[in-house]
Amino acid sequence: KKDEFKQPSPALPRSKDAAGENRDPQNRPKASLADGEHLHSAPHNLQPCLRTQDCRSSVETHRICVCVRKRPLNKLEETRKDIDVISIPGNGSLLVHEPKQKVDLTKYLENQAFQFDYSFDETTTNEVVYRFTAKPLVYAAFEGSMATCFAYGQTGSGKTHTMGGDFRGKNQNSSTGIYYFAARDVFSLLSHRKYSHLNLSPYVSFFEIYNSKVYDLLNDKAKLRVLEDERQQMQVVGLEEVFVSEAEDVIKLIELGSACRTSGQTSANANSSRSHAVLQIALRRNDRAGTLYSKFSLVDLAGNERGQDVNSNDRNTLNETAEINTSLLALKECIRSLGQNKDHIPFRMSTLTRVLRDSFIGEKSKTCMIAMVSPSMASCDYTLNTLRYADRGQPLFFSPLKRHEAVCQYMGQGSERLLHVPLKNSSADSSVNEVISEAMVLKDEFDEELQVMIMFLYFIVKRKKDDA
Ligand SMILES: Nc1ncnc2c1ncn2[C@@H]1O[C@H](COP(=O)(O)OP(=O)(O)OP(=O)(O)O)[C@@H](O)[C@H]1O
Repeated sequence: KKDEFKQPSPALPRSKDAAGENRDPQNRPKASLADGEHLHSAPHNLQPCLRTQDCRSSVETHRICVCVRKRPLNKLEETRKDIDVISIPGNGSLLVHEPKQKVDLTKYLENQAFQFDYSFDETTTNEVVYRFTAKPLVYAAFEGSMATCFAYGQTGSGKTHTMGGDFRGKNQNSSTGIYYFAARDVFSLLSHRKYSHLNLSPYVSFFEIYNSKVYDLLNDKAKLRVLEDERQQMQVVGLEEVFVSEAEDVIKLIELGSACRTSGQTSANANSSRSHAVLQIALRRNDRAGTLYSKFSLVDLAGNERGQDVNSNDRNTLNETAEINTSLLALKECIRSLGQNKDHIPFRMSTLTRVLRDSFIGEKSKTCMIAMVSPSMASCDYTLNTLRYADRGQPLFFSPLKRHEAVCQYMGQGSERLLHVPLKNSSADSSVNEVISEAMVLKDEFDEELQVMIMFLYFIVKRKKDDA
């Protein structure tokens, strides 16, 4: 909860381009103010940049923008005297002070530096995060772009808080989240003189992807199928699309849908979302066919934490975790291809990426990823995982399409130990099952990340066998 967090000093998020170099300050993304917005709602150090910049320029020049948001330490972490290990010095950079130990057992902190388009510190409000991330995409949608904004991160790091607004127990205040801000701005742009002639109407759908299946959150969690139509467009068959006439209608739909989202309990979050939730705002022309003009997808991804849940013996949890990891890795692969402006985007790798195919292909797709991180030392490993995931330059360890090769590939990138130990009996000709069986026997010798990968490969293969 918001008031449970302390508020240390602010830092200014600045931009760099997709290749990682700072842009000319003249070309930096500028945050424009919609009618009725006030500068005083932004932290002091953001104000000069809000006055002089226009956030639309980022969207015009880049297909993908990657940002990080750090949440404040919560009450529990403060009580435990957990240390904040993340600093955000400005200019989009972020430092993780990773605890390490020398051979003589002396403890020290090693700084790991990361660079993103923006890094938001713990004092930044949802509204300011919105202005620099999703708001430019609302403009892009009015220019006809397919736009997507993802919230990614460890359980309890603030994805739902950022997208859906404040939660107090079961009660949600959606008017403080990005979903609502985006809906509000859609309505203000619909009546703007620049766009009113387009004659558009907004429609909202809200669904979740849980264990590779799509469920309609606006229709009693009806299970839906994803099919490719004759124009190679992915369709979620039967998805409820509700016409909305004001932003308050959207709030009602968000609250209706959020209430039935699949959740569970993790050690980091009592009300943890175990599914990916997708809120879509479609702009349709007011013609007889209701032709689709553009679509804005706002995605609250399932938590990316791996170790704890994978060690669980509960079959459901293991399956859930395997599915979550597979889809997040598929998403990363798509985002990496986008970041490199590749022509081929491998969206077929998971239900999540298939459903969001429109966002990944086409000249006019625009994407923003907000990676959420928890500041505490206890979360340091997860934080590093999240930051590495969000860093476009990092290669993927694993491609589900080439499973046994992926294991070898990972080893090549890890250490010599991993390269030589695991696959004594398996070769490139071995079946996936053979590789996995061998890897399972040796799994205790691996580091945690590889163990987790092997576990979920194992479960994918096992499930396929069970299904067969
Ligand atoms: N920036 C923030 N400022 C204040 N409180 C926050 C912030 N981010 C998160 N919180 C609080 O932290 C708790 C966990 O956040 P949230 O439920 O959004 O996490 P999550 O990443 O969606 O987790 P999960 O993946 O388990 O669903 C909530 O009580 C939320 O209100």
